[in-house]
Amino acid sequence: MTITARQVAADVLNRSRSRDGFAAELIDDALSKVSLTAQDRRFVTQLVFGVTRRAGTLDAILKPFIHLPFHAVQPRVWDLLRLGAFQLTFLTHVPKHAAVNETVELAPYVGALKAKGFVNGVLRRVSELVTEDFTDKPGADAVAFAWEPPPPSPFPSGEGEEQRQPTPPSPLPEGKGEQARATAMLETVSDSSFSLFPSRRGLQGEPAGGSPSPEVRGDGGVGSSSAVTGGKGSYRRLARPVLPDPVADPTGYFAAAFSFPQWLANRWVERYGPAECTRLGFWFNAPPPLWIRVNKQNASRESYRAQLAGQMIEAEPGAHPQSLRFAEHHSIRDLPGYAAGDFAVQDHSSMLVASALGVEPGMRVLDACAAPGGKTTHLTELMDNRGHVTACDIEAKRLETVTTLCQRLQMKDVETVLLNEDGELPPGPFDAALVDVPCSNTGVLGRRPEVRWRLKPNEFEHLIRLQTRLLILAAERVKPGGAVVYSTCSIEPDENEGVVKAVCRGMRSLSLEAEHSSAPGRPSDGGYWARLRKAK
Ligand SMILES: C[S@@+](CC[C@H](N)C(=O)[O-])C[C@H]1O[C@@H](n2cnc3c(N)ncnc32)[C@H](O)[C@@H]1O
Repeated sequence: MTITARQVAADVLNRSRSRDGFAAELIDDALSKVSLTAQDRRFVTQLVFGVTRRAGTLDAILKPFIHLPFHAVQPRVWDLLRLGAFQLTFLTHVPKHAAVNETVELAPYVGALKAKGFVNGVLRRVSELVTEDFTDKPGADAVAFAWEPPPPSPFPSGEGEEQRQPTPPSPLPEGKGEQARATAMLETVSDSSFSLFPSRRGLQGEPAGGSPSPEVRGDGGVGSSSAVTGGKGSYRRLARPVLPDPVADPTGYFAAAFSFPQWLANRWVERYGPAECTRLGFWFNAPPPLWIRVNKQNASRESYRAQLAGQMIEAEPGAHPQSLRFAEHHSIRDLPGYAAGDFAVQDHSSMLVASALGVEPGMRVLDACAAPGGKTTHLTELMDNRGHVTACDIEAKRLETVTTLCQRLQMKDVETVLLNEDGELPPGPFDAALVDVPCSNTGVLGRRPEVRWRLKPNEFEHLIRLQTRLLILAAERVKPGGAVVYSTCSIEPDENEGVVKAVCRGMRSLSLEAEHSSAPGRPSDGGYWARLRKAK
């Protein structure tokens, strides 16, 4: 029996809801077992990522038409309602009748034949609610749709305002060996990707099916993934107000229209204000761009960029001297020089971290939380492949990817150390240490659509205790005069400056030398690093 993209998406949403792994790895797993066209594979990814990201908004749109308590609707039926509402609200390339009918037809597939009429009734009401009007103004009758990039500059390149091109995520290779697929998947993730919810298989990744087709407007569409710096947000009008009023209740509106849990909306609106939250909301609801770090042992950024240009592949240099950002999605393994190790996939903000440590050839460096190895390999590159890195982690499977990545990038002198449960680090002493701690991931919510729903406010206390402990343990192993870089992919000050200040207060031999916060979307992932110096 042939299976459809919507059926695969419904199955993945079901597994994801039961926390059976991350959406990206579940998609990859599901797609490896079915035969779908490339376009359908992309559609699966778009549906799963979109429904997961936008679940809060979809529920706000659906609830006025459901006169039953939440728990009276079977979870798989709720998934279908979200799937249908997502297509109706955020996918302009899916005709409304197809969004309703095809979704209703999924009811027997998910074992809910009797719910067909219910799903049909609710989705028809949603289809009447969602209008064809778009506005640049938020309102109780307007859901956050997509960020519209600024119009093309009238100036030739280099003379006018910087033009930002949208960059959907890269698809994974298809039909390759499992290890290769796993490695490529891990490599497509921001290196600071460990979250509160590690998979038992240790794999977390980017969308497996790649980005949606370019004509798609809206969630996951090309127009929505441009860096949210120029341009303006567009909102899709509803036939009547069903969301909180943005003026009277800015946090309620942000939570519902941009799809964030209320506790996070409260935190962010209080910290950043509604305008910055709007920017963050659009950024985190769009597919993140693909960045690579050119391996400076193999090629200069310009020579690699010229190689890309020779294959008609467009990539812009970023502020980090090794960084390139792609204008379109690409299969990573099909980019020139993949097997030869000419580049590593790494987000721009992650590249800043290893560079902040100021390593030199010949140094012995501790990488306390190393897997999957994005920063380990950067450290060895920065030491011209003439240093020694002790790369530690508590996850065996993830640690294997450090070795695989070192092999592909031809990085020498990296020793991996699997830490036991208590996480005791090797004694050292080391010339320098990097502590890229597990964190809440609030700087990378666009890459990890489920994290905003799985993260709970009471988890910060545990995380901060772990982060503090790891920083102290690493700092103790650094020689007098040596540097320690502490980093996260969080934008929460208590995981960033808060930890650093507390450790500096407790360890008098440490002083803060420099720190940097990357704001999400400027130009890419959110995150933080601080360099501490040990007294001589
Ligand atoms: C943010 S990720 C590191 C990313 C990595 N530095 C890179 O750039 O590819 C955090 C890592 O910390 C590891 N970890 C969690 N608890 C740890 C502990 N107690 N000691 C060492 N590593 C730990 C996780 O397994 C995860 O791989």
